[in-house]
Amino acid sequence: MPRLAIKICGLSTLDAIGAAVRAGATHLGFVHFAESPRHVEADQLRALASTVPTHVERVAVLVDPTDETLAELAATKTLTALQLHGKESPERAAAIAKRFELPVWKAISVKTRADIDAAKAYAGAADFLLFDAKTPDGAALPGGMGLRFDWTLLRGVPISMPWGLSGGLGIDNVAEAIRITGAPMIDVSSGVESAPGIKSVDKIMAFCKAAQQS
Ligand SMILES: O=C(O)c1ccccc1N[C@@H]1O[C@H](COP(=O)(O)O)[C@@H](O)[C@H]1O
Repeated sequence: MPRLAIKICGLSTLDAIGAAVRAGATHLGFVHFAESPRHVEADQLRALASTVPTHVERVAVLVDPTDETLAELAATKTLTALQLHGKESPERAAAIAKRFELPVWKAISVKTRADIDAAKAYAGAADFLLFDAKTPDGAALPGGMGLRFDWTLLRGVPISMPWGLSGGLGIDNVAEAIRITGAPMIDVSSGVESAPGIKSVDKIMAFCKAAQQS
């Protein structure tokens, strides 16, 4: 595993997948949430994820998924992790990990230091924490909106499990985000797009370069 793990999220084309892999992304994300402009159906996810080299992780991004949805995605046999980006409780996260036998990432919506502290409840229930910006009440999506939180909130916070940073990252701020938070893993979606849901090969390359040079 490289010093810094990089996840490019919301992929829906082979071009963008190829660019992310060539640029050194360690994780690729596929959003399965109908309200998202990045939504891919299970069949499309299978077709896309099956082209990804096995050394690159394939993460499905879900929002309060039902067991039926999870079973459909798990049946693609292409995933290496499930990212839960809704209001899943620690108990629900643990039950999903147990039933579907895949590592579970829990997205933690952050606005205040209390949100970060509350993530401790997922110790032993999830395998990985992803700190993302809290989207406003009534927002169309719980993530993927290019919003960032105050990164200094993570300074000096002991986090006892693997974790990463997302929310509003882009080519121009990723180095600063890594410097402030010390994040071992970073995750980007809208920051490498030319329009919502449209990934830019040039931006993916530039983002990975900026992160790797930080
Ligand atoms: O990208 C989406 O459309 C999405 C939909 C529902 C839940 C999460 C989603 N994306 C995740 O949001 C973060 C941050 O995205 P951004 O870089 O601020 O645009 C990222 O982890 C995506 O996985």
